[in-house]
Amino acid sequence: MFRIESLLSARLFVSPQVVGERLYFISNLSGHLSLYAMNYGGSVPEPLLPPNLALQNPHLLGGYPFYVFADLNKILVMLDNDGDENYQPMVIPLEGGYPEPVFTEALANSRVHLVHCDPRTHQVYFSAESRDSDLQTTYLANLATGEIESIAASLYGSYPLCYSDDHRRMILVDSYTQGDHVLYLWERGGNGLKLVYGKPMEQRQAGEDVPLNGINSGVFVNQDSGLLVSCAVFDDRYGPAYLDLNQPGQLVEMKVEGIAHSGDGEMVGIQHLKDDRYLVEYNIDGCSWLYEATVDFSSMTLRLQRPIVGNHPPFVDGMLASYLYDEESDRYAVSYSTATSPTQLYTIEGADRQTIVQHTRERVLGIDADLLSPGEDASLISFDGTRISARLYLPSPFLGYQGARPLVYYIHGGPQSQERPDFAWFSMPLIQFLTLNGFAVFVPNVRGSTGYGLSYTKQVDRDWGGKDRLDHVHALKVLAKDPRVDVKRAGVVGRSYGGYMTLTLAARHPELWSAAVDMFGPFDLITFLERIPPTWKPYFKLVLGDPVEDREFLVERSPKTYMDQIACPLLVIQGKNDPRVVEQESRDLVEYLRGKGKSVEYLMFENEGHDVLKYENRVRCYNAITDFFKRTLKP
Ligand SMILES: CSCC[C@H](NC=O)C(=O)N[C@@H](CC(C)C)C(=O)N[C@@H](Cc1ccccc1)C(=O)O
Repeated sequence: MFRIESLLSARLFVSPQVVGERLYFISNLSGHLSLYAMNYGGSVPEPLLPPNLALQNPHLLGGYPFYVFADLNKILVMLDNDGDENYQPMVIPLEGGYPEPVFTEALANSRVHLVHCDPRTHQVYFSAESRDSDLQTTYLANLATGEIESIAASLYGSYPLCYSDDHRRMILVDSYTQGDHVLYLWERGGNGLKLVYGKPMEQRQAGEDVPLNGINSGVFVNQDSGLLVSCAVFDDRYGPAYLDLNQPGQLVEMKVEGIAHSGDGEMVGIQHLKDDRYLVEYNIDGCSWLYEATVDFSSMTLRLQRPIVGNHPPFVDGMLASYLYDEESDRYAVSYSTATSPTQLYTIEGADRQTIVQHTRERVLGIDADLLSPGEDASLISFDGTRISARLYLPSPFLGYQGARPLVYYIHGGPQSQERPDFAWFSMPLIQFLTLNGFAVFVPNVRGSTGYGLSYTKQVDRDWGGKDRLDHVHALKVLAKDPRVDVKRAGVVGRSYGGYMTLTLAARHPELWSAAVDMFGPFDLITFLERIPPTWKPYFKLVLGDPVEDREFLVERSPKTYMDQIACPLLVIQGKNDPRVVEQESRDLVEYLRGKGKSVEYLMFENEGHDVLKYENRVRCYNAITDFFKRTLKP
């Protein structure tokens, strides 16, 4: 018998920052996420925060979870309360201590994200979501002096994309929906914001089709007179382009030389390293590739050098959970995992980047690596000819299971997100535990997912539960032809949007499922939209609909409308402090089903938010899901 404790013995090591001879990182060594430091080269990790405080999962955070300012003897750390996502900036001494709030006068009533940090000048950029209005504000603050300045506010982000080295210029982005962005230049002493790319909402006609740009990163170049961006204007899979700030609205395409990868994927972004060097990240078939690069503006060419992550061990077939370049020592600190190996901390260094130092030795306890499942490509052509990327995780042949395996169908959230070979995310230990217990686990990235170009991602806007639902239904038909899988014993599970889709599929296609597990998925799209934080409402109005104007559509797409038809047992999992899909949403579902005499179990965690992060809760949660599928699907 396998125990989930074996998989969870592999602790998380993420968000590393190397500073001098010290490595700072986030880990769940104590059972919940916290901040630690150890000596470069190895020492017992030292806790830097009191044991009662838990950090959020960096994947969910948006921005840095912490940043070390060694010369100030300070660490800035973003803290919430057990997953409520009301992040506040706090400061602790370099050696650790009890966190003291900073910049409270400006930020106390906001959910704050730490977007950029400049260790040289001690300047930091915050994006603050108001907790009682729909405005998001960018602040520029100085950690040495305690000064903080409000730069700009908007309904759509006013998000600080990048800043000039002297901090006298920054680019602010309003993001209406995925890929539909408007860029403004802010200048110290200037006269307000200057529009440099895109068409602002207030200039659009009702129903006007505005071309998408997909600008997802930017760097000031050429003495701050231009911007090097990655965008989807010239290539749907994103690529580099140049914007002369004196010629607003005119992006110039750039060539890319030196690509070493093949496969389907996207350019994730470009950042400046030092002098004339840049760092370019790609996501290819879900796996991370990192290249150092130079730029030739005379020929408009981005020249990639040999990959530093992507094609050589240990950085193959996996994903970077996080990475940070340290300019002073010219080193990278990275956290990397694969589908079968947990997150490890590494540094990448040396002039040719050939020196890779592994700082952790995490492993799954007592389970041989060949008993885990690496998964196989299971991409398919959907009902309308669209290619859907997917992976199928089958039990290792060494486990000795015989016959067709019952199916667990796992649906990721977002919906504009992607299931990747990421051991740091909730799903991967679950997938492995399920295969160890004899299940086949199918993991699709249906239309609407990121990672396959902007137009693929856009297909779910204003169509929640539409064509993406039909992709899932079609995938079941394709799986039915695989003799290794028994689709007559199929269960579905998903978190958040994946939970919404789980409820939708279980209620609208009851003939397909023998069991369903909903993790904090919206049940009624109208109450869901009424309950989200106010700063999310402008975005959700565009991407999903308005609770008043689009009522009919939202009712048609709500799982609630079809819930009477559900024919399989349901397990509902929820965190009490979740601000995205609030606990009442899941309670409404459970009470509705109990009122109808349907079979429903409810697992609610008092000290979790939009995730399940604490050790005891994770043990309970993974066991509850797996036991539920064992009872209902009988592997
Ligand atoms: C400003 S709105 C952003 C919505 C956000 N989308 C990011 O992917 C989100 O939280 N989506 C939820 C669903 C929604 C509340 C109905 C969601 O599905 N979350 C997923 C995906 C996710 C993955 C990583 C980081 C954030 C979200 C989940 O938590 O599994």
